[in-house]
Amino acid sequence: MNILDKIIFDKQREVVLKKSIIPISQLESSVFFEREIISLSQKLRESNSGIIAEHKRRSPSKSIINNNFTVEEVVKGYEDAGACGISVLTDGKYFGGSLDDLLLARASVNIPLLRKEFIVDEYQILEAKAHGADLILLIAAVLTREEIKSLSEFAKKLGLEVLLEVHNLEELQKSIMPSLDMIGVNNRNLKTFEVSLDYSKQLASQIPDEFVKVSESGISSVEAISELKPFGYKGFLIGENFMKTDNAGEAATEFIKQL
Ligand SMILES: O=P(O)(O)OC[C@@H](O)[C@@H](O)c1c[nH]c2ccccc12
Repeated sequence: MNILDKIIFDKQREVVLKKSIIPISQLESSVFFEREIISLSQKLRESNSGIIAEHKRRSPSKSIINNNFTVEEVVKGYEDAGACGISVLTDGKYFGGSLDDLLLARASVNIPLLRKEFIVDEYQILEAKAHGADLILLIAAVLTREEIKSLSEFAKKLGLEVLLEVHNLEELQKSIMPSLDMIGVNNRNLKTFEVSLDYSKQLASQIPDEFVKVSESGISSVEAISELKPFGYKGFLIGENFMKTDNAGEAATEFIKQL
């Protein structure tokens, strides 16, 4: 079993357990069901920098990135730096995140928040909404076209935006549908952890213009962004490069200043 299969296997069991503890009606009673979302796709279209900064303590490929910050410090720092949006990892077992992180982030900033999660069930989309997210991630590598369709349509019904993540042409071709807002190319192969910006470059021309193009992972320099912009990318998802420093917000500020 590769790591991605393991994560999904665990996630499916986690969702079954959580459903048995917290009923949907409880999620739906969250104040955030009344809240209107802030559109990340619109912010990215209008922005010159396009940075989506990520809160990430650790990952399967890096056992410790940073554990010394509070969520508030990091996300406030990102917002002050001028990030267009923030991605908050909520997976506990592999990334050390939680839905509480998302809630704390929501209480701290007024820019779009992405629930960064391995979504396999509508229940997790309700959780995202209930904890203040503006958009969700769907990963084409672990979902069928039918699943992408039903999950993305469910998210849209709740008023959330959808970022669909692909890593190759096959995943992209099976996924294109009107219920998506943004398409992200992950430069990291989630099965092998190999990273190359060439994935973004190669797939760019195949992404229809109506979707905002986002390049994800392994971005560690402003040069990388200047290389990707001519391919039509408007969004750049950066985690480790900021989180590995001793002041993520300051690192983001310095980075965005140079763009
Ligand atoms: O830390 P990086 O290399 O800047 O990458 C951020 C983000 O793209 C990465 O965390 C990510 C992209 N797709 C994912 C799916 C699940 C978990 C994590 C991810």
